[in-house]
Amino acid sequence: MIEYILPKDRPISFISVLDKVRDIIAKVKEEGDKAIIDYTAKFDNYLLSDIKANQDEIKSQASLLDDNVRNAIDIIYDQLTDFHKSMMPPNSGGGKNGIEFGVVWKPIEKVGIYVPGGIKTYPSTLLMAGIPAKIAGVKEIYVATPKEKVDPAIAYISIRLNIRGIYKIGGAQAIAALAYGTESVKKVDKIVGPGNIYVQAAKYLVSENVGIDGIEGPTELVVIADDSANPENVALDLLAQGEHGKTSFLVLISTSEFLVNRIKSMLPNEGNFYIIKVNNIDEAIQIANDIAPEHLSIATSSPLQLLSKISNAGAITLGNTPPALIDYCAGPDHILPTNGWARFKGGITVFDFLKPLSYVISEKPEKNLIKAAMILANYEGFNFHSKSIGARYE
Ligand SMILES: NC(=O)c1ccc[n+]([C@@H]2O[C@H](COP(=O)([O-])OP(=O)(O)OC[C@H]3O[C@@H](n4cnc5c(N)ncnc54)[C@H](O)[C@@H]3O)[C@@H](O)[C@H]2O)c1
Ligand SMILES: N[C@H](CO)Cc1c[nH]c[nH+]1
Ligand SMILES: [Zn+2]
Repeated sequence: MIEYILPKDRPISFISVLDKVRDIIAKVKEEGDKAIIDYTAKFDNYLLSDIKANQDEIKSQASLLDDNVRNAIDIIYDQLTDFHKSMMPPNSGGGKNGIEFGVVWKPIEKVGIYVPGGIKTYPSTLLMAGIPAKIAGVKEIYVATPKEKVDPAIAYISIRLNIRGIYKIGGAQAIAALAYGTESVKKVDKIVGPGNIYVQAAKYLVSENVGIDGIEGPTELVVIADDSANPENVALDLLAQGEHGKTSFLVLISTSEFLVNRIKSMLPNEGNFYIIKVNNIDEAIQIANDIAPEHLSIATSSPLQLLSKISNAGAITLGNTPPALIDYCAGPDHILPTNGWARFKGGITVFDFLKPLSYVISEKPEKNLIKAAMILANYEGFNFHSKSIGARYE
């Protein structure tokens, strides 16, 4: 359905299923593999004999991959690798007042990647999470994806990424298994990846005990368009992000009456489409910043001039560039924050897989600095803190 007034919150949110998902997590914690097998039968309609795919299955599934698709994956693999390598931070350091300080970046040891698989199959998502994880140096990467047989493209990418295990499970039960471990599933240090509201609710709940990359739920696209935009292309972009399911949140904000009417006639009756007619581009930008969408497309005559005015968006495509280019091959990640989380975070990068370990060493720090530390420690009532510093340097 097309609406003309924006809702206060996202029309579909993981918050609505927290109670149900809490129960699923508790059962997986209690019953391990048995619970996963039961939930997979209930929600995914297949009976698991082995939760973890064995090497023979992975190899034989990968060998089924069409050459064309394998070549496409290889091309995209290189493109994403360049982008993510360019983000790798160097170890850094310096010194002041007789103190030497620095940061050593260390990879997270064990990471679980959730690859969605309910409505569609998402090998592209495995590239988007696995490549930055590998570049960051993560040694043990595990994948969970709800398919009875491993998808050939996922099998091929897993071999390239040296994935340690593919678990043929999905939903909240897969997230619980990765967070707490079961007989068959390895407990990881951090879980990353997009998915529906059940998956994101589970990530949110297990974040009490395990790292998560954020909330990357049902797809969102906001398009800001003026009368220079091509209505057919804008409609295609909205329809494209609608392919992720009925839960996608799709918004057109436009200054052009003509564009609004043209695009309206090209949208289906099903789905969460919103069309907002505004008087000027500044109004459009204000609305987009308030929404803080996952994908933002600026289809206007001078899009680069507007870039500095955008404060909240997961990823931005400018001018005639389709958001689907980010979904597949541009370089920046398609695992992007939803539910307004773009107000405080961006898409996945190597930083999601790295920890800054900071260090200091000092034989002869400046007296003034030492005195300042002791005064502040005493002010806070931490007398032994003060003494432990004074004992060395006073
Ligand atoms: N934000 C991003 O970065 C991003 C990227 C890619 C995809 N996505 C989103 O990921 C989502 C993928 O969703 P999907 O459903 O196709 O696959 P999915 O793998 O996320 O979810 C499928 C799982 O949901 C569970 N499930 C389904 N119905 C349930 C119910 N009634 N109760 C409990 N569990 C249930 C099942 O266990 C199933 O395995 C889409 O919404 C898409 O827009 C987001
Ligand atoms: N648009 C999705 C992010 O919301 C990413 C994706 C994967 N495949 C196709 N699209
Ligand atoms: Zn997409």
